[in-house]
Amino acid sequence: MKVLVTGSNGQLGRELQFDCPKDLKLIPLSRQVLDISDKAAVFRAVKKIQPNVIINAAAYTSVDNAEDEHELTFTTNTRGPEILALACKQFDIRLLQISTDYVFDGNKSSPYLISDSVNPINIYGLSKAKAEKIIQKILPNAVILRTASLYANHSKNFVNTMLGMMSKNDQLSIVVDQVGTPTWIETLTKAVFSLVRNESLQGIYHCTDLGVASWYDFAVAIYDEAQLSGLLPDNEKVAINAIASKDYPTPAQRPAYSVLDKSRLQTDLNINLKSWRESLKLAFSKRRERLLDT
Ligand SMILES: NC(=O)C1=CN([C@@H]2O[C@H](COP(=O)(O)OP(=O)(O)OC[C@H]3O[C@@H](n4cnc5c(N)ncnc54)[C@H](OP(=O)(O)O)[C@@H]3O)[C@@H](O)[C@H]2O)C=CC1
Ligand SMILES: Cc1cn([C@H]2C[C@H](O)[C@@H](COP(=O)(O)OP(=O)(O)O[C@H]3O[C@@H](C)C(=O)[C@@H](O)[C@H]3O)O2)c(=O)[nH]c1=O
Repeated sequence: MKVLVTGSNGQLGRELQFDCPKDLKLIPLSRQVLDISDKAAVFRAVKKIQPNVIINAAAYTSVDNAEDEHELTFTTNTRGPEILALACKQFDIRLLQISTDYVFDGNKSSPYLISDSVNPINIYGLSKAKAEKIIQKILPNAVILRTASLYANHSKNFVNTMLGMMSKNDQLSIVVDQVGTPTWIETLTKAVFSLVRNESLQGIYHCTDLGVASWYDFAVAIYDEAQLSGLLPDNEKVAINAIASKDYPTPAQRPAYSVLDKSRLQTDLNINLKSWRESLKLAFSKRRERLLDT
């Protein structure tokens, strides 16, 4: 099966290349090779490659900058997916769109169901929510896979930001009133490849690790696990202070609660999800092994 991946130099795009099962033929296209907002280029590439599935891992993911960069955000996150859906419709290709917990407003206090209405509270979330709607209209058999707070051992993400800050500062202040579920990239890539293989599946899926954590909880766990696994020296003492979002003003507002209900993914794919803390331990042990190898 031929699988085209857009945005292949990003966090997810890179990991899909590392984790791809041998029997799938992955064709990774970076932004430099294929700009998903260039309709002619997309149609040309899709016609030439004739993939069975397209995984759209391309996106504008800078949540705060999106508040100022409306045009680029909507061109990348809404128009790009629309063009991909149009090309998939014309050439009879399956589309797997990656979406986000930030399509929700965060006003619930129990996990968001796939049937819950979206109501984004920032521009990034709005651009992704619009893409979901447009894709489902053009291509009813598309898969929309929502995930949250992704981290890999490479690329820019909260874990790498925290490790960098912890090695330079003795005090950190992290918001405690925004809760969700951190998700190791390998949890997501497993679900993606399983959805690719299960060709009859369509519609919305939620995929994160299990459990609930505030960004503060996550930062504390990153610190503790980094020390236990030797990624931060024992004598690197960092005080992590829990603060309210109002004391960490950012251009974009973020949902206060964005835990996703994963039951459809667990049932349809028979996937055993791990707790976010267990995944963090695994991610750090892999990181440590690689450091020792080099
Ligand atoms: N990161 C997270 O915490 C979460 C991410 N998601 C979603 O997961 C998906 C993958 O995110 P992630 O890998 O973390 O994001 P990254 O920002 O790491 O990667 C996105 C990639 O898309 C590329 N890109 C940007 N614009 C275009 C374009 N017009 N055409 C083609 N490629 C483009 C970027 O290229 P360049 O590097 O050159 O800018 C980058 O390589 C996205 O859909 C995102 O919305 C969902 C929930 C959480
Ligand atoms: C660096 C830092 C951040 N924070 C806060 C800011 C913010 O509320 C929260 C998370 O910060 P980030 O900017 O890393 O995370 P953010 O970019 O909001 O992460 C989101 O990215 C997009 C792409 C998604 O789709 C979402 O699922 C989600 O993962 O932590 C602190 O409180 N203290 C700090 O020192």
